[in-house]
Amino acid sequence: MGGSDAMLAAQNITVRYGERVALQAVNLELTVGWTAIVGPNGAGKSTLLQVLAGLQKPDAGNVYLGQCALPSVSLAARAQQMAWLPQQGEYRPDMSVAECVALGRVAQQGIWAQVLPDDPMVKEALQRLEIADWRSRPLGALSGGERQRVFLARALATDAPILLLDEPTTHLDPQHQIAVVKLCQALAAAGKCVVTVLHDINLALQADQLVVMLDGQIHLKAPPSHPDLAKALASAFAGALTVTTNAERPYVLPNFLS
Ligand SMILES: Nc1ncnc2c1ncn2[C@@H]1O[C@H](COP(=O)(O)OP(=O)(O)OP(=O)(O)O)[C@@H](O)[C@H]1O
Repeated sequence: MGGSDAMLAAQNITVRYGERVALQAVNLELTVGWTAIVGPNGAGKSTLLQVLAGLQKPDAGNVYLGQCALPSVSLAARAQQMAWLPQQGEYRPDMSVAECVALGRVAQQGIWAQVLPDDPMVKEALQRLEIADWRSRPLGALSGGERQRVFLARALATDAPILLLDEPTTHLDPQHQIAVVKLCQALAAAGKCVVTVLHDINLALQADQLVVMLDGQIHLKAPPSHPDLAKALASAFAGALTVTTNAERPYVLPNFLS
């Protein structure tokens, strides 16, 4: 994108599924920091993340990886630049935790490289997700939350500057949800561009900026302290939430409590 310092950008992205418009002329520039995308079911969050990752071709508009239009970037270069956590990760049940996390290194080293479960980045990723003790366990023998932490470690092991994480806290208990929040904050502080789709608004409110999506469009892009955020969240979620702003960071409560 001429003159922009965005690491990743969507420009006028439209995606249609037949009559259904999933994204309508969406513009979004992403750079260092943690961006949390929120919005109701069907708002277009996952579609936007997939388009940004190059996993889905838009019907109109362009994605830019740095200054380059994404279609002109080789698959190998895309994999080096962007780590991807899918909403529903597929896996081979007999693959070990260490082998799965080591797959994250393949993106950096090329598909011809030998997968090395002892690679230092693999070790670091296993440690950061506190799963080093499970390295020999098969994925099929893990709980949903345990497997989610393995998939997160695989994304981390890529050491890519951009992380696109679709619902990284799915299946996680509150303790591990908070660990993911701290991980996203640490990655952002270390200069990464972290983009998460999140359904838990209180977790999303810990990000540097929120993107509130509604009906395939960006309703508001703003930091948690922005004065219009409470209104945007209330309208996106049809009044289901009350936003409390008299705190260092705003937080939400479901309206059955009020
Ligand atoms: N393969 C598909 N075929 C037809 N319509 C689709 C397809 N994938 C998504 N859609 C539609 O596109 C819209 C956006 O879907 P998307 O998955 O991006 O929403 P989302 O905001 O991620 O929702 P959720 O919070 O439920 O995960 C929805 O209306 C959905 O029904």
